[in-house]
Amino acid sequence: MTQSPYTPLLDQVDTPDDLRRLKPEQLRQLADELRTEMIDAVSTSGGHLGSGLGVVELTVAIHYVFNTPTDKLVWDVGHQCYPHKIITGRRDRIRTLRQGGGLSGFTKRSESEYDPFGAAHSSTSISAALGFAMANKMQGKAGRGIAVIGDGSMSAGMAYEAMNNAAQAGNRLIVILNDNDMSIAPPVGGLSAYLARMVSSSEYLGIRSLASRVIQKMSRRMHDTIGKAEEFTRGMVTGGTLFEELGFYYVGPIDGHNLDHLLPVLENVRDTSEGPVLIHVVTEKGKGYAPAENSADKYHGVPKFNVITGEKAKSAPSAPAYQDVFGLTLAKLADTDDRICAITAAMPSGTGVDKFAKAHPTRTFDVGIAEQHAVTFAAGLAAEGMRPFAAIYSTFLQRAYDQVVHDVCIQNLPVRFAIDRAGLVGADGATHAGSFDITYLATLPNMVVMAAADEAELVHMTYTAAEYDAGPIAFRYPRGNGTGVPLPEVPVKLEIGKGRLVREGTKVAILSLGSRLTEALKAADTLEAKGLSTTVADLRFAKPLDEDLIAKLMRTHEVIVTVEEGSIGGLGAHVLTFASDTGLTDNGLKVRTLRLPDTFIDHDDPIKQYDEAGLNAPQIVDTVLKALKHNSTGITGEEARA
Ligand SMILES: Cc1ncc(C[n+]2csc(CCOP(=O)(O)OP(=O)(O)O)c2C)c(N)n1
Ligand SMILES: CC(=O)[C@@H](O)[C@H](O)COP(=O)(O)O
Ligand SMILES: [Mg+2]
Repeated sequence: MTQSPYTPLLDQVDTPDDLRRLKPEQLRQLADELRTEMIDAVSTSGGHLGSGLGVVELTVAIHYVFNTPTDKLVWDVGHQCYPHKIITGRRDRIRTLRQGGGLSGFTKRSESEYDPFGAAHSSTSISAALGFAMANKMQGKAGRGIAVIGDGSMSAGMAYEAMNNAAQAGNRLIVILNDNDMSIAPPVGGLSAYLARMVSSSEYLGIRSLASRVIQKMSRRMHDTIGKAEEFTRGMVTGGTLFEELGFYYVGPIDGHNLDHLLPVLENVRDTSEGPVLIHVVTEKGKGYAPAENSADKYHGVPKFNVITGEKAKSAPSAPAYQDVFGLTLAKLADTDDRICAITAAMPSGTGVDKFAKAHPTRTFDVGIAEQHAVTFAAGLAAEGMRPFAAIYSTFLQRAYDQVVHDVCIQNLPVRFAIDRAGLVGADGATHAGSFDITYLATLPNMVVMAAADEAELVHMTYTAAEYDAGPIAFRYPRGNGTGVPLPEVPVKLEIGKGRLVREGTKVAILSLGSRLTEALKAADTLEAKGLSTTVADLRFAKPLDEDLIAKLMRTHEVIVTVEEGSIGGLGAHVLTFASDTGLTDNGLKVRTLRLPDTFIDHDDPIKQYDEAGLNAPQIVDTVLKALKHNSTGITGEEARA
C-alpha cells in the first residue's frame, strides 16, 4: 500500500514488528513523528528530554535492523529511552511518564519485554549486554547484546571493566557509543577530549560529505576476510585505537541522525562482524527541538513546558534549594580557608558545586561519572591536608561504598561527604531514592553522620564538617527546596553527637533525624490537641548518637518514636540498640521506629511516596496512638503491625 506523505506512520507502529514492516525510505518520516510525539508527551509530564531527542533516529534504526526483543537492547542510564518506549507498545501510556502508577522514566524489566534490563545509574549497559550475549551463546539461543552508552557514561570505570572482558562474546556483543559531547554538564576529562578529536578530525568531515561512497566501501570490506575487516576498521575511521586495543572492531564516527548512514552500518555489523564491535555514533543532544538545541543543558531534565516557546513551567520557590545553600555556603567558607575544595562526579548543578566553582574554579573538580574515583581522590586530598568535600547524591554514593570503607574510614581520613537527594526523590523513583546512606554510613567505625532538618541546619552542618579534621564526616539533606527558615548570618559549629530539643513535653517524645522534623512538629500539634504532651527532638546526628539526650527522654516519657528518611538499620536501629544495651527499655518503655519500608517505592509525588512509607504526620500520630493503646507485651508481630 502506498502511503501519502502526511499519513502518520507512527499510528501504524505499536511495536518493532510493525516498524520492520515499513520501507527504509519511510523511516525518516517515522522518526520525525516520533520526535514530535516525544516532545509533546514530555511537555505534559516533564522528564528527561534532550537525551531522547538525540537518539530518535538511532532508536528507529536499531529496532529496524535488529531483532528485538530477541536481541537484547540495553540503554545505558535509560534516561534516553522515551522514543524506545513509544515504539515498544507503550505509546498509549507515554503521557503518564514519571507519575504515580505511570511509566517509569527509565527502562524497567517489569514494564516490557523490550526492556531486558533496568537502569538509571550509569555505565552498566556493556556488562549487562555482555551477560545477555554470553547467556544466549551458552544456551545455544539466538540473541545479541546491544548496549547503547553515552559519552558521559563512558567515563565510568565499569564500562572499561566490561570491555576488557568482552572478547569471549564474539560477534554477539555490539556497543553503540552515543557521542553527543554532553553529559548533564559539558563532559570532562581525557576520554572526552579523545572522542572530540576523533569526531572533529578532517577525515570524519570528509566521510560525512562522501557518505554514500563510504558506505559502499564499508559493505564491500565488511564482506571481505577478517584481515580485510581489520583494514576496514583502520582505513575507514579516524581513530578508535583505544577501543581496538580493548579487542573491539571500531566503526565510526557515524552521523547518528542520518538514517542513510545508520541503517547500512548497522546492517553490516549485524551480518558480517567477527568479534565485538563498537560503533561510534555522533548525535546532538536536544536534536530537532530548537529550545533544547539552543540551551546550555540541552533540556536534559525539564519540568512541564510550552511546546511552542519552550518556556518551562515555574514553581514559585518559597525557599532556596538545598543544593544551592550547600554550594554557596561552601564557597563562602572557602573564601577564608584555602584547604577547602569540592568534588563532583558529573553533577555540578545538581549538587550545587557549580556555585562553588564560580568562586573557586581551581579548587573544584568534576571527575566525570566516577564516584569511586571521586571518593578515593578526596581521600588522597585529605591525607595531604586539604579539606575535601565530596558532594555526591546518596544513591550514587552507593557505588563507592568500598572506597568509603577502605580508603576513607579505615584510614580515618577527614573526607567530608555532602550527601544530596537523601530520602525519597519523587519522579525519578526507586533507583534514585536516597534510602540507604544512614544505614550504610552509620555502621562504619570512625564515621560521623549528620542530617539537616532544614536549610539553616545545612549551613551549620557544612561549617561543622569543614572544621572537623578528626576523621570522615557526612551530612545528608533532601532533594528540593528548604523550609523557608532564615539562613544564619554566621554558621555555628555544632557539637559532635549533640541534638537539640525543639519542643518540650512530658508523655510522648519524637526523635527526628533530618527533614521529617516538619512532619514531627505537625504530629506533635495533633497529639497536643488530643491531650498528649509531646517533646520533639532534632537529633542532628545518627552517629554518634546523643546518648545523654536519648536516655533522658527515655526515662521521662512513656512513648518514644524515632523518625528518619532512611531504611531499616539507621537511626531507629541505633537508638534501639543503645536502649536495650543500657536497659532503658527494660521497664516497659514503648519505643517505635518509623523508617522507610522494606520495599522499593516507585516514582510518584514525594508527599504520596512518604504517605506510602508511613512517614508523614498522620502516620506518626497513628503510631503514637497505637503504642499507647497496645501494651505490646504478649502480642504477635502481625497483631502489632495491624
Ligand atoms: C552512577 C551515576 N552517576 C551519575 C548519574 C547522573 N547522570 C544521569 S545522566 C548523566 C549524564 C550521562 O551522559 P551521557 O551518558 O553522555 O548521556 P546523555 O545525557 O548525553 O545522552 C548523569 C551524570 C547517574 N545516572 N548514574
Ligand atoms: C538521569 C539522572 O540520573 C539525572 O538526570 C537525575 O534524574 C537528576 O536528578 P535531579 O533532578 O534530582 O538532579
Ligand atoms: Mg552524552
